[in-house]
Amino acid sequence: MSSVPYPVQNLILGEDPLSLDRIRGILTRLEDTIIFSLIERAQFAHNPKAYRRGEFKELRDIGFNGSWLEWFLKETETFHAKARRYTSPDEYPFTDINELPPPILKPAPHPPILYPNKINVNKSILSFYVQHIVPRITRQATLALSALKRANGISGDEEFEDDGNYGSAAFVDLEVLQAISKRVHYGKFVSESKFRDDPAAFIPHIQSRNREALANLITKPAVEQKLLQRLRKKANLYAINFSPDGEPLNDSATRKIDVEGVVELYEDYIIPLTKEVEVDYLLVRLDGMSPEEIEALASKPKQNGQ
Ligand SMILES: O=C(O)C(=O)C[C@]1(C(=O)O)C=C[C@@H](O)C=C1
Repeated sequence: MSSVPYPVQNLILGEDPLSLDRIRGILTRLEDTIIFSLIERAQFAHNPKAYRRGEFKELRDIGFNGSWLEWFLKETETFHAKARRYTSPDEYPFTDINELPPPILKPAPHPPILYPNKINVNKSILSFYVQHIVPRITRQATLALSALKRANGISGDEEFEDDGNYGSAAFVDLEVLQAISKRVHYGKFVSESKFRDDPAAFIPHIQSRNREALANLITKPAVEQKLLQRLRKKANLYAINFSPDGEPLNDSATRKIDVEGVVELYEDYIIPLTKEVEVDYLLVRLDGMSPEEIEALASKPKQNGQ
């Protein structure tokens, strides 16, 4: 009998949700989502106005004092919260959960996979995205826009960075942010998997709050190196434009995105933040457990050693 395919991210139907191979498979798929959504965002100019708080009078008039993007996030996440998106252990809102409505459906029957925790690093993701990622990936679009505006006699620095596509750009911002957030918070699954594989190795460092030792235990340099190699190849490939008859235009001037920018984003931000989440998660992994329960865990033999 042939096996029935199912979505790899389906936490209800899937195989062992804590298999490290399966989790790494999900991280690999999320690379595609992140690269493609960055490519989508790169077609619009920077639009700095959309990221400044209180900039739009129309929003202030309806009592919202955040930025255009924060408003867009809140409105979208309000709807997604009703559809029980944030009851899933791999989905985290950017809006404060207390400002979102309860789900209309009962929570889906997710098996308890993660240890109870309140870790959510979306604030840091949003701030880094606005300050560093958007200006970098929109540089080409902003330059093209500036040239066009200059040719039409328009002047003024701010003008050159603004194409007025606030709604379209924010829609893609949301996609990039959600994909990065999901990727980074998957660090919790990675950590749970590594912890269960060898609890005795982690317990003393959790008890002594030794972040550095925990970071060393979860770091796998060979995995990171392979990831960055793969990412550069993927970004190079996905960045190619095609002529109308389907011939690849394989020169750097027509690239859809700054490939090195994508690699640096992973190397300097996404991987380090994923590791931070892994360590944060480990630090709460024994909370509320009795000394006997911890002792029983500590005496479990090491398993696969992935
Ligand atoms: O795959 C793992 O083991 C992870 O912990 C994930 C990850 C990553 O962010 O991609 C983070 C730390 C490791 O050094 C390798 C990779």
